Amino acid sequence: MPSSPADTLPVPTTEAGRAALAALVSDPSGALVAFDFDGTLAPIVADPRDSAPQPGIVEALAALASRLGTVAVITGRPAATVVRLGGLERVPGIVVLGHYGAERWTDGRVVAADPPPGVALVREELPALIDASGAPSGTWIEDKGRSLAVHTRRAEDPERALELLSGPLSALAERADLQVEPGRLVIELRPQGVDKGAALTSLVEERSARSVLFAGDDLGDLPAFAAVAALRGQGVPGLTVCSSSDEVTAVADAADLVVPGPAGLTDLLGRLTTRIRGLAG
Ligand SMILES: O=P(O)(O)OC[C@H]1O[C@H](O[C@H]2O[C@H](CO)[C@@H](O)[C@H](O)[C@H]2O)[C@H](O)[C@@H](O)[C@@H]1O
Repeated sequence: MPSSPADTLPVPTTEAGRAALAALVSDPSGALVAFDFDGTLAPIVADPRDSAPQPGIVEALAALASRLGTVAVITGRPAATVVRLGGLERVPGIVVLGHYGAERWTDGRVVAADPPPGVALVREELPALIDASGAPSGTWIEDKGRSLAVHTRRAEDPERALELLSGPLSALAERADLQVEPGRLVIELRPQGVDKGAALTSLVEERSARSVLFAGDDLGDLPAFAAVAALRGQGVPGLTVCSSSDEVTAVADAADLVVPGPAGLTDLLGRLTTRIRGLAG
């Protein structure tokens, strides 16, 4: 089957999404594009320490960065971790917001508030809680410094492990005054008061962006989708893109445009660059 010309863009399923894509292409210097990391820029792997960007996607981000107003990553991971795993320092001017917006990395420097005391309490109690829950072996703790995530992807029955852990983790989060953040075969306990939606909105306002695109794959990305909808209400055209998977369907349901995982997103970014470059002459 012949492939479509390199500057052919996919068509969002919503009118608002189509308008936002048109705005982004016609006024690239006013656009802010932001991406989740795991499952969006990087394929999902069994061990988060092995995450690597989709081949070609960092180069695509770098090409866009020279044409768009702002390129950002908004992740649940520590910002510096994602910069290192992704090699994101290769993207000129990129802003990386870590821990759902609690941290900000720019030009090699991280700015962040201190974590609340509940994080230390969770760190102390989590190993015994996992043992007592009966969650199968392979369940493990990712200590991210400002939050802790319990992963079940490597457990014998990952879904069953999540079921066993859900109640005890919620109770611990309540005692620690932390928030439960469910994700792809992971439950995270993290500080309250931040989310990807607030992080995205702040960045759009700070940069006076005239259009916005956000791409994500997981439940923690839905607040950013809601922020895009709210920004539209304030006159900022916005496009939500789902990097699809079989594991989470709610994100595709909420998106203006669905692409097949990080590979599909790489293709979309390449097409955007080609189109913008073509229009610039
Ligand atoms: O906001 P994100 O950048 O998407 O981070 C969300 C979580 O991503 C990581 O976990 C997920 O990716 C892992 C590596 O592919 C995978 O093994 C795991 O099952 C996924 O849930 C990360 O480890 C978490 O800390 C992030 O919160």
